[in-house]
Amino acid sequence: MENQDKIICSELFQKQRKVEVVLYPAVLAWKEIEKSSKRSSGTSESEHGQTVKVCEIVAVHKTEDEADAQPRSHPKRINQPSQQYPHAFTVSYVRRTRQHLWRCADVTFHCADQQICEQWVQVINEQLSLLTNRPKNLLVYINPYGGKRRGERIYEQKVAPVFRQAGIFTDVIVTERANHARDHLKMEANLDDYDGVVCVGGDGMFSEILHGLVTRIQTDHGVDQNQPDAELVPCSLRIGIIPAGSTDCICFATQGTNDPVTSALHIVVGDSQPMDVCSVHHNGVFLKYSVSLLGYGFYGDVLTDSERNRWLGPARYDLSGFKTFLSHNYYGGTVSFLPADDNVGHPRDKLQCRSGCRICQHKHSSKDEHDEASEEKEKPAEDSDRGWNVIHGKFIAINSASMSCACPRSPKGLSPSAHLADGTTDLILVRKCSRLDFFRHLLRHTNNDDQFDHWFVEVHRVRKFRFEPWHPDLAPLEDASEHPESPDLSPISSLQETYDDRTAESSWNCDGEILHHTAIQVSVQCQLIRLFARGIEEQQDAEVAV
Ligand SMILES: Nc1ncnc2c1ncn2[C@@H]1O[C@H](COP(=O)(O)OP(=O)(O)OP(=O)(O)O)[C@@H](O)[C@H]1O
Ligand SMILES: CCCCCCCCCCCCC/C=C/[C@@H](O)[C@H](CO)NC(=O)CCCCC
Ligand SMILES: [Ca+2]
Repeated sequence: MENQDKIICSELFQKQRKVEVVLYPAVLAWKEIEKSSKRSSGTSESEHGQTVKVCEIVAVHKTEDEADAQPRSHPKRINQPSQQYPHAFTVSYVRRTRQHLWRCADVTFHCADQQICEQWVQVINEQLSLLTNRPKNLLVYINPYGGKRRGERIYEQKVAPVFRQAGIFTDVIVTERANHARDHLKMEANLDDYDGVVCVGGDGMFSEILHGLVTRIQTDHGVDQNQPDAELVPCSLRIGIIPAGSTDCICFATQGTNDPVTSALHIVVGDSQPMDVCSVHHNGVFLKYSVSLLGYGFYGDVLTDSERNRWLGPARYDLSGFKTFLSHNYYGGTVSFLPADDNVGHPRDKLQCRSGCRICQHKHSSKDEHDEASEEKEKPAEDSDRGWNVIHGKFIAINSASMSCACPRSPKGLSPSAHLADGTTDLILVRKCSRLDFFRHLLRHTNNDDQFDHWFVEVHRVRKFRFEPWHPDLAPLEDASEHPESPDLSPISSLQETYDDRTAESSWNCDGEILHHTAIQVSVQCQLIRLFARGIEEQQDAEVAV
């Protein structure tokens, strides 16, 4: 960096070492300039300095406390140069540790002159105030009953201190009932007062915030959500997720971890990650929005069963997952879908969505043009089925993953190459197969093998899809698509005795909530919302340059 780029440069003292500290417009850098005579290692002067991006500085403050201001020195070293530096300031910044975890680290610089110390604090604060994407006022909703019921404690102990340090003002609402947050956002909250909404809870709580916010914005703009083809108005407020739920899939899939402090820091630095939202309708009536999983069959049944065991907390999904696996139900139905354009890749192309994803960015820049073109294509009534594919069959699971759905149970997720903001969802059809085959498929969600590489699994990247369960009277006696060489070798046949695949219906799991209709129409709304996140960082990007 050239000399003229320097905003301020001083010789200061850090941990008994003399350092040259320089603030550039985007970077704070410091480097040792004099070997400390008392350093036991006796190593030569450090060639490399340290740098912190200004956009990743959380706060700077004058170090008032005497104990902090005086560099900790051994009593024998009382007359060291450190004594000449009684003033100090501390810079708190984002430090990346393992596995996408962020922590707040401090570095304290000491100086002889009070004015220089104050000037540094002022100049860094001026640079921080230029970062206009940082939130100043947040509306926080805490679900005290999500996950292991630790929402309030997590917020008070781990998140509020970070917000305070960054000078963020908050209005906090601890919810008193289900849908409290949704209704407050829909009807009461004065959204103009805030730069964002923070959700402390799990995927279900996030769903409340999503519905409250999206519905409010549509109402304010006179958009009718019941029209499946209505052009929805994107939300200007970003949503932050402090994970305190059972699956925390949305947090995990957008940050690479479900850690409250990491989430708080992504909010403080003002990250922005656009995200697709699926709208779900039944016969032209709006039902729900979904951002992660829409699952019929296996995941619908897991959820239905798990709701009876809510008291078990996160373990309810393991128990219900096991029971549902044993019951090995399958369901007849017709799936129709409108495939996505080729330029958004394919669910099996192994191009994972990462921070700054090119596919999502390309989609954003071509969004308007694309939407106009596709509407043209869909307008004529007689052509409304043009481009649609139709599949009839018996399915163990029908899953639509608008994002990878990575979570601690399955770190690569249901569809590892799904994109957060490409305007598509990955439609995964798992046909009737043996229990052993289905087990192999499930197991592949937890290792590196390709879960789509089975004869009974197919996956399509789509913009819209519909599902119709088979009407009992119309259901074909045999499904021609079944694999002839794969008999169910299961010993657990007694569980099937009362099961009639001609009448059986499952339910849809919509981001962890049961839908009350089985015949649905789903349409992906490209980048309808934004989160305080940046997508999962590539590992090499994750290290601070030193
Ligand atoms: N005060 C409250 N009392 C009861 N239920 C609430 C309250 N506040 C929110 N809820 C509801 O609790 C449900 C579950 O919450 P949440 O998503 O936070 O946790 P979870 O179900 O354990 O996690 P996950 O959704 O990740 O599986 C949500 O559907 C939400 O509507
Ligand atoms: C032999 C071992 C096999 C293990 C297989 C594990 C496969 C796990 C895939 C997990 C996919 C989670 C998708 C996320 C869905 C969330 O919107 C929803 C709400 O939180 N969670 C569930 O429905 C909870 C779903 C829980 C499923 C178990
Ligand atoms: Ca998507």
